[in-house]
This record gives sequence, C-alpha cells and structure tokens, in this order.
Amino acid sequence: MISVGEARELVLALAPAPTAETVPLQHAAGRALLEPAIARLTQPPFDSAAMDGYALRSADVDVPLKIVGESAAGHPWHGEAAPGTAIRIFTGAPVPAGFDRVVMQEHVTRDGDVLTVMDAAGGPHIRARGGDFAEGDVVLRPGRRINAADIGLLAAMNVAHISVARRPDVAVLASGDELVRPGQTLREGQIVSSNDLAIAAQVAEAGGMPRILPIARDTEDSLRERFAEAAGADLIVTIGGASVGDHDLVGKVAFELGMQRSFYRIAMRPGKPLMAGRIGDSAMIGLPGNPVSAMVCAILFMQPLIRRMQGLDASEKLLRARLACDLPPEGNRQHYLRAVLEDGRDLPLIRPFGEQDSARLTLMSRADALLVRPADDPARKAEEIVQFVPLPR
Ligand SMILES: Nc1nc2c(c(=O)[nH]1)N[C@H]1C(S)=C(S)[C@@H](COP(=O)(O)OP(=O)(O)OC[C@H]3O[C@@H](n4cnc5c(N)ncnc54)[C@H](O)[C@@H]3O)O[C@H]1N2
Ligand code: MOO
Repeated sequence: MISVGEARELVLALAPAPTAETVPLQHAAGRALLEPAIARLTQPPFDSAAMDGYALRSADVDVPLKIVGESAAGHPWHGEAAPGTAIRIFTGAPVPAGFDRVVMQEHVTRDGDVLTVMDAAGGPHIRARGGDFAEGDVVLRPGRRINAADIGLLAAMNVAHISVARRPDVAVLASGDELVRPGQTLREGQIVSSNDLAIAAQVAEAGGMPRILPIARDTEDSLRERFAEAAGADLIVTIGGASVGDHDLVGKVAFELGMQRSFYRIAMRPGKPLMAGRIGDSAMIGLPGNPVSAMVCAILFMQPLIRRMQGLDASEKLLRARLACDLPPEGNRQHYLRAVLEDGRDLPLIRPFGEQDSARLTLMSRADALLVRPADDPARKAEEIVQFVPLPR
C-alpha cells in the first residue's frame, strides 16, 4: 500500500499536456483558459460620467454657470469647456476635456440655461480613461477556470473568441451483474447502478466530458468489449470489481489488455483498492465499487487529474476547522470521514457522522466536508484544530 500523497503524484503524472481549442466567448464559462487574455482596447475608453447631472470646472462651483450643451452615452459633445460654462451630462457619457467634475442633478438648481450648484461636496464622479484596464494589459493569465465575471471582462476587452483547453473525454464504466439502470423494476439481488451517474457528474464538475458506457457484466468478455468502446478516451474510469473477490475482474482484464499500472492499493479509508495507470493511449483509474469509496477517490484523485489535463491547478485544498467532538485513535490508513460543518467562534466546527459505512450515500449527500485524519493519528479532543476537504454544496 502506498500513501495518499504518493498516489496523488503518480495519478497526476498520467496527465498529458492540455490541447487547445478556440471557442466563442458565450461558450467559454467553466472552461480552462490556455492563453493570456490581452485587452484589445482601453476601458473606459474615455473619461466618463459616473452620475446623471452636469459637467463643469471645479473652479466654477460657486458661480452661476451657462449650460452650453449636452453629452449622453453614445452621443458625445464636441464643444469647448470654457470657464463659466457647464453641460448637461448623463451616466456613461464622455466628459469633455477641461471639465473636471460632474455634479449630481440632485445637487443643483436650473433655471432655463443657468445652473447653480447647491452642494459641491462629493465627486468628482468621473471614471478616468483606462481606470479598469488599458489596451495591451494582460488581464487574465492561463490556468484559470473562466467564471461569469471573466466572461464579462473578456467581452469588455473586445475578445470574441478564446483559446481554452479541450475538455477531457472521460469514459465511465460500471461493472457488476447486480446492476440495472435507474427507472427499472428490480429483480431479486439487483440494485440500481448509482456510481456511474455520480462519477459522471463529478467528471463534469471538474471540466471533463463524461461518456457513460453500458454496464459491464462480471465476465472477462464483457469487460473487454467495454474497454474496446472506451478506447481513445483521455481517461477511462472503471467502478467496482477492484477488490479481491472471485468476480473482481477489472484489474485482471486491464492487465491482459496491456495496462501499465502505477499502483494498486492505497493506505486510505475508504478506497483502499484504488488502482491507476495507463492503458493504450488513455490514463486509467479503477475506482472501488462501494459508492462512497468511489466518490471519495474521485474527489481525491480523478478530479485533480481531470483538472491537470486542462492545465488547471490540481493541488489539494485543505481548510481548517475545530473538532465538535472527541475522536478515537486512527488505524494505519489515512481516513476521510464524512462530516458536517457548523458555525464556530474563530474557525468552523466539524462534526463527523457517527456512522462511516462506505456504502451510505445518504451520508455522502448530507456531508459538507471530508475530515482528514492521518494514518496512526492519536485520539483527539473536541476543539482541537483539524484539516478538511470542502465538498461542493
Ligand atoms: N476480502 C476482502 N474483501 C473486500 C476488501 C478487502 O480488502 N478484502 N475490500 C473491501 C473494500 S475496502 C472495498 S471498497 C470493496 C471494493 O470492492 P470492488 O471495487 O471490487 O467493488 P464491488 O465488489 O464490485 O462492489 C462493492 C459494492 O459496491 C456496489 N456497487 C458496485 N458498483 C456499483 C454501482 N455502479 N452502483 C452502485 N453500487 C455499486 C456493489 O453492489 C457492492 O455492494 O471491497 C471490499 N471487500
Ligand atoms: O475502503 Mo472500502 O474503500 O471502505 O469501502
């Protein structure tokens, strides 16, 4: 058995360099940026009014002013900003050179074309040209997942298409004679295949394109057929059949098909029988069949690999919390306990469920976090600081 940290390094080493594709901006949310995003214009492109009101010279606020024009968004005024004059101006409109202040209309009185400033405090209510970004600025760097604000920013930069990492094609293969698809009537001994759907959702969450294969039966022929269908995927994720039982055939069949195994078995709970390696041109991860073990291993190994394949940060994000209760000493495997988070004084409080069966999806669904307990961790007292992996909410 190898440690979680060693296994993680070996899994991440399976990632090929990301390949680029160009997508229109409206399809770029959630994608991994592969090139620096460089501004093609300056924003704002001109000094612009931040309020509806009047543009004038600060030196003139104490005298009555003659209103000589109007500047609206999309309709600039082209006159001279002469002393003793002001113009009507609206939010977003260019402020002509020479006027250095916009006074809100609530703070003036107007009589015909004569303007009197009643309250000169505040302001200047002008957004300076280039205040947000300037042409040529590198505004976003590669290696980030594009969020909604980034989309707005890229659009404002006049970027219409952007180079992102191709989404890894991930074949998801459940195996087991007991498994049927959701929505069917179960015969004796059958259960619904939940893992492949949950794992596919985790693939998508990490930016991959899941491809759920038909369920393999517990025969070597059936598994071979499915591996043939999976060929060409960037990553093949099998679920189940990884342990030592007579019907656990995934490792055997993969080996016969030429799998170069990086490791099998990790000193962790749940998920001991995890395997990973390369098969043909694909990376492969063999997840254990117990539903919670499969999901926990996917969080710790599969999702980081899919992120790395897109050039994204794949490092482990551990946060700190205080224990809400005492805990007994740990065994010789690193333990990831399903837990809920509660409000605490300085740090959140973390409360692991009393029951940690790796088949209980209800607990996985309710969990906010995986509390990490290192192998051979001694007993812990409530209030001690521990680390956890946050789960998506
Ligand atoms: N003698 C030993 N037995 C077991 C060991 C061991 O070390 N020695 N390890 C246990 C651990 S830990 C795990 S985890 C499981 C992993 O076993 P497999 O990867 O071979 O998984 P299966 O036997 O195929 O299935 C286990 C369990 O999960 C259910 N399952 C499988 N696939 C799905 C699916 N797609 N959707 C829903 N549920 C699924 C399956 O019906 C079984 O109940 O081995 C232990 N045994
Ligand atoms: O360690 Mo297994 O992965 O509990 O169910």
